[in-house]
Amino acid sequence: MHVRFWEHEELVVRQGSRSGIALVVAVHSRVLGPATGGCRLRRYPDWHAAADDALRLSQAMTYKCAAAGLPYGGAKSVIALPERTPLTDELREAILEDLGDLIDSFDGAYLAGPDVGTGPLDMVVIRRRTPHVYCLPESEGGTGSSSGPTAIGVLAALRAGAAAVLGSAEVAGRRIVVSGLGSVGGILARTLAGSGAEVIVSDVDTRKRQMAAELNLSWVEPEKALSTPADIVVPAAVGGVLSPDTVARLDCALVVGPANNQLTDDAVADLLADRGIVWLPDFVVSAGGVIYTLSCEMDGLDHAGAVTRVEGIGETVARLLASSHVNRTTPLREAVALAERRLG
Ligand SMILES: NC(=O)c1ccc[n+]([C@@H]2O[C@H](COP(=O)([O-])OP(=O)(O)OC[C@H]3O[C@@H](n4cnc5c(N)ncnc54)[C@H](O)[C@@H]3O)[C@@H](O)[C@H]2O)c1
Repeated sequence: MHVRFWEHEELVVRQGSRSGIALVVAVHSRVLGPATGGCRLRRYPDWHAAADDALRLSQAMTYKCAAAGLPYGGAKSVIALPERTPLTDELREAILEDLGDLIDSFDGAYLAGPDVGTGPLDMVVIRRRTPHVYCLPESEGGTGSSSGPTAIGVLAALRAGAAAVLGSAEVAGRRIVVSGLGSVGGILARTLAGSGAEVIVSDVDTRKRQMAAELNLSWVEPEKALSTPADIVVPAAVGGVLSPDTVARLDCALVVGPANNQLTDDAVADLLADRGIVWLPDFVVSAGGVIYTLSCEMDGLDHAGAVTRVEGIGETVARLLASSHVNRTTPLREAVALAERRLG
């Protein structure tokens, strides 16, 4: 008899032989194919906290891949940098080589890419120890930064959401708040403004104010961004921004953005629905980067083929909104149900 004691397939914690740093790989599911997921490098109070993060993030990757229709499962690497250890270039390199060995021990059943705290150049160091790594720089034959494809997916979701909620996929004339003018938010703000939307931007980094001025975009202070009256709000900064408190202050019809884990709790999706605000699940909306990178680097699609797959996020969103309307439920419940149907 197969008794499921826990939900994940594997959790490996290893002290790096070169760096002495605790490395965690959590594999949530390989039901749909090899597990994929980025390498997060962050400071943690201890390895238990890093393992908790890896377990949570690897599960989210399973749902992201399944909802996107990708033949991959979910995993995550977490590098548990102690709170007071200085991250020198030498230590970073030792950590990445240690992680490369750990990733290689999965023998291709886990494919790793960048995440918060790591980027395409770090993947080059990891590749010294294992071929099972993606999102290398273009100069190394990879697809480089995933911000552009992520933004393409968000725009496809936004247009599909606007069509269902506001009656037209057209963004010209819409008032749109973009919170977080980073690599994805910057592309979104520029593209939306270029398409004739009235774009209002916000960032905790005050240097971004200059960038907003140069792009001729209106500015709102970060604490007021979510409550600014608008047609659409785009969370493009950090997670946990939609709480019972912030949802009560929203003044928009549609919330759609790339930030991961936007809800403080799944029940917040019901609060949004109660207020008549449509929230598009982040794990569906933000999948463009991983869809593009895996399509090119693992499945051998060319740029055009991979972009077509990314733009499929729009069709997924349209289907989720139609079924949530019919079933009188939230897009979050529909998205989870879609992923779970594919996971079997
Ligand atoms: N880059 C990708 O391909 C990708 C893919 C999937 C999901 N995401 C998620 O999308 C979000 C944005 O990603 P990114 O790559 O643009 O990150 P980024 O670090 O380039 O940009 C984030 C921006 O948000 C700002 N910020 C931080 N806290 C803020 C706050 N409270 N209010 C307003 N601004 C704030 C930062 O100053 C920064 O300019 C993140 O949550 C990320 O995890 C990104």
